[in-house]
Amino acid sequence: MVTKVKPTYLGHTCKHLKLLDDNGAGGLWSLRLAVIWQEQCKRAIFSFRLAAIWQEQCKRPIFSLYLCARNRQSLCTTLSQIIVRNTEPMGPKNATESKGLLQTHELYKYLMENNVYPREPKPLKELRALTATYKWAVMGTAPDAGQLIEILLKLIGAKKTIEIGVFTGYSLLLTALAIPEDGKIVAIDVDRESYEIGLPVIKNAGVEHKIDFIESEGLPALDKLLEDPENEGSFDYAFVDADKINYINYHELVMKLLKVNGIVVYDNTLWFGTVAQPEDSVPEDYRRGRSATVAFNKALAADPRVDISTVPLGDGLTICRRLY
Ligand SMILES: C[S@@+](CC[C@H](N)C(=O)[O-])C[C@H]1O[C@@H](n2cnc3c(N)ncnc32)[C@H](O)[C@@H]1O
Repeated sequence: MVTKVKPTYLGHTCKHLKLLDDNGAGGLWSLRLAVIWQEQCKRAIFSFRLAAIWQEQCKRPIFSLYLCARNRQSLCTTLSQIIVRNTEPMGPKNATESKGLLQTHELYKYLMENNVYPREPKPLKELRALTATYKWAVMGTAPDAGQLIEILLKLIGAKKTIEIGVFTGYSLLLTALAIPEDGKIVAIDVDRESYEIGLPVIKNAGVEHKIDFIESEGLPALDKLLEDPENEGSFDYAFVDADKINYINYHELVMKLLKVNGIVVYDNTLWFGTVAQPEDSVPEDYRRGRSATVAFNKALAADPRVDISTVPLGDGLTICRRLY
């Protein structure tokens, strides 16, 4: 069963929204929500993590809801009104169940305000603020994910790195700040214009010299890098955040470019939570990305060349270490 909440529900608080499953069980549930503002049609899609699946193991339903806001004003109103709490006792019921971290907007806000923003370097804050005024600002790498990436880069002492999918440069700048003075980033994106939005901040931060920006589609740019035998097995780190449909193809090329023990991080591997939702409950626009992501996650899990860990930060990050 998929429960769809029509726009007419806007303005109600979810405290009054009782969701019932086919088996008659009900209750209010913690929702993880991703809000995607659609500039073209001036509405937002709220993609909740809850899907309409009865979970036999833990005897509870997971629901999927979609809310549409007609404008930014009603989006903000709705966001401030949605306070849905899990009426179940806290904590997992068994060892296979999620510990339930970050299932509420409040907890996410707490994490950002207390752990992430206070430690976010000033240039990254500036770039985030600058990007927020642009269309598709939501594409920027999430700062909490960025914090983990920064630690990874420093732990492995990354010097030679690649990034596919630059946009205005949040992840690029955080990489440039984390690697040493003589470190390098080959940064690939089809869209130079977005890169140029963030470029003044990158220049001010004094790290532009580490960046070699290539305006190109990702796959041919990686093929070109591989034409030089010196590049094979030479990169310490790669970040893939573009062209989700081709992640599987990027992976094959990145495996050739990375050193043994090198790290590749793939962004958006939980695809707004839709990977766990039945396909027909996922908005049309997200279905292609969802099936590519589901297939990619499956392929990674079966790939003996890498250690993997998927971290539910941002939109999901999968970290892989090349083993051989
Ligand atoms: C999600 S954004 C990247 C966000 C970026 N990592 C950040 O932190 O702001 C995806 C970017 O990938 C680029 N892109 C999309 N398809 C691409 C492709 N086939 N090859 C290279 N870049 C592509 C887009 O132009 C966009 O800037």
